[in-house]
Amino acid sequence: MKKHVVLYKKLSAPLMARLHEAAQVTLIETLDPTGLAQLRDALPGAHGLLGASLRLDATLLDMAPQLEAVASVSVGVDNYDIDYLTQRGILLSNTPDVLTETTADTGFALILATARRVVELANMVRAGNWNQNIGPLHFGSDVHGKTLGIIGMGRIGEALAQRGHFGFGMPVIYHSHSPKPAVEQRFGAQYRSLPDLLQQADFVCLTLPLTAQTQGLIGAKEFALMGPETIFINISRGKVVDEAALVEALQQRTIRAAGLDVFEREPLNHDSPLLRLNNVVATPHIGSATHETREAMAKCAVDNLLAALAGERPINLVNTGAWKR
Ligand SMILES: NC(=O)C1=CN([C@@H]2O[C@H](COP(=O)(O)OP(=O)(O)OC[C@H]3O[C@@H](n4cnc5c(N)ncnc54)[C@H](O)[C@@H]3O)[C@@H](O)[C@H]2O)C=CC1
Ligand SMILES: O=C(O)C(=O)CO
Repeated sequence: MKKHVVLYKKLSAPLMARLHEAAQVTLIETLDPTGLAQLRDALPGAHGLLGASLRLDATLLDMAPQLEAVASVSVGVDNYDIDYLTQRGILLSNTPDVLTETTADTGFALILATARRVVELANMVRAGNWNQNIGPLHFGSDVHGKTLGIIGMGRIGEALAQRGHFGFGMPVIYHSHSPKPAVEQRFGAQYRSLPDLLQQADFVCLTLPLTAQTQGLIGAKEFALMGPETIFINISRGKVVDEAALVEALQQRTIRAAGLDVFEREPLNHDSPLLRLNNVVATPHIGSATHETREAMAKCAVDNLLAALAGERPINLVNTGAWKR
């Protein structure tokens, strides 16, 4: 008998066809209240789950006693109770690598947009307020040659370093769990303690995962170490930052600007003070959001899920402790 897979993300026709061939499929189209009720109804019979952007905690997982595998369509796995999944022997997989370059492109888009004030000034033109040649009031700051600071030198951090070093001639400094000699050799990057990086970087970029150790890593104390010309970029997770402290630093202009793809709460509240600051460029969590990359992520997740349900070890197994065969 075919295993039962519950999708809470719609996939392309070829991927849906692959899943239908291998499994009995229930598709939850959107995670609105109706969709969530459908999900709860489907969980008791589910052997596999595939989706993203849903907090899968013990309460939901307890509704799925037959569950064998969860395939996340994301590299970040902060939405999952990994210890509980492992305890239950449920295999969790993610989609690293295929989104690395695209997410680094997003990071660089935010670097350029904040430094050159692209959104603010484009809005000025659109509003019909470009009435004379611009002067210093509208100038931005250079990106090339400035110091790029990367916190979390993993896959995406390295792809950002590559762009900064080769594309923009930027000296790269980084903070991570430990120094990475290969990265230092390739990009001339230099390791720094977190306080040193915050003091020395012109662009402070977050590319680390949200974990118990990184939650609230950047708060008032850390913003105080940055200078008035520092530009802060977050393409990791909103909860790594104390958002109230960020707002304060931006309002008081103790830092210059922020480029933010992720927020403490998503979607961002329409009345967030961040949206009233013209030194903020806010994007709706678009790090990996291109047609090509989202399809590659979905394929990767389907590969992982079908392997797990066939009794094979998924390539991108996250909780290796759950693999008992
Ligand atoms: N904005 C978006 O749409 C996207 C956001 N992301 C986020 O980016 C994160 C990173 O992705 P990858 O580069 O693929 O992961 P990765 O695992 O390759 O890199 C993360 C790096 O952070 C370092 N790190 C972790 N905890 C640390 C700590 N406490 N102190 C210092 N360094 C620490 C690790 O050593 C590693 O080098 C994901 O977990 C996800 O949250 C990923 C893709 C898209
Ligand atoms: O993959 C992730 O972790 C994302 O945030 C979206 O691509």
